[in-house]
Amino acid sequence: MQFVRTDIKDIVIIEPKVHGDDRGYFVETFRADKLEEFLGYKINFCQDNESKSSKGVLRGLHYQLSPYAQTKLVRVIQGRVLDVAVDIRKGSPTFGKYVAVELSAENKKQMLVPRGFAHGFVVLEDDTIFAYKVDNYYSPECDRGIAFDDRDLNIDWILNKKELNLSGKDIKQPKLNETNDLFEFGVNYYERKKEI
Ligand SMILES: Cc1cn([C@H]2C[C@H](O)[C@@H](COP(=O)(O)OP(=O)(O)O[C@H]3O[C@H](C)C(=O)[C@H](O)[C@H]3O)O2)c(=O)[nH]c1=O
Repeated sequence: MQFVRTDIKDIVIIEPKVHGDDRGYFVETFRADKLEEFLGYKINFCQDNESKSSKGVLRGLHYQLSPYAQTKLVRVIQGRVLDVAVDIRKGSPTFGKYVAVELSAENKKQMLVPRGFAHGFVVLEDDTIFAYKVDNYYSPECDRGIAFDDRDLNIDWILNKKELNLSGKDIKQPKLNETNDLFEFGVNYYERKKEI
């Protein structure tokens, strides 16, 4: 299992080892010990999610506010996506910057998206199944979003706007400079106790 830093050092690409043989393949898709050894801290994932989408679907850019901010460990079981994580930590040297990586059933790459980032993906093949771990439970009250087409972010989603299929909520999201629902850089969101 390889861990690769990206241009935003807190966003990590994980490349599991594929053991192929004449039956097919075997992959360890998650190892808590190896992840903790690489990161230097433990992430207590508590919920697994899965979504299926057709080509052109764009989910995101979403995040949850503290005390329900989520780390996400995302991968594609079937199909292909362009996965995007945006730094929304005020004061961060990479504030408003993003990392975009193609994740697919074929390349088996995963992306670790820490708390403090907005996350989204555009689906590049029909019947794509997206699966991910989160380290905080779903909280509709803390659910927030950023406009996928925010010109300041200038994300290249590969597909053109006419090919995109958005949910209603993703059409109405604020631009990064229109929302106060952001994170502070330098705060350790992994040690904060749950607020009442
Ligand atoms: C996220 C979530 C949703 N739901 C319910 C709420 C809705 O009835 C339905 C669809 O939810 P939503 O439209 O928010 O699903 P996505 O657009 O895939 O949202 C996700 O997409 C982007 C890419 C993310 O990074 C987040 O994990 C998440 O926001 O599932 C749950 O019951 N539990 C959950 O954890």
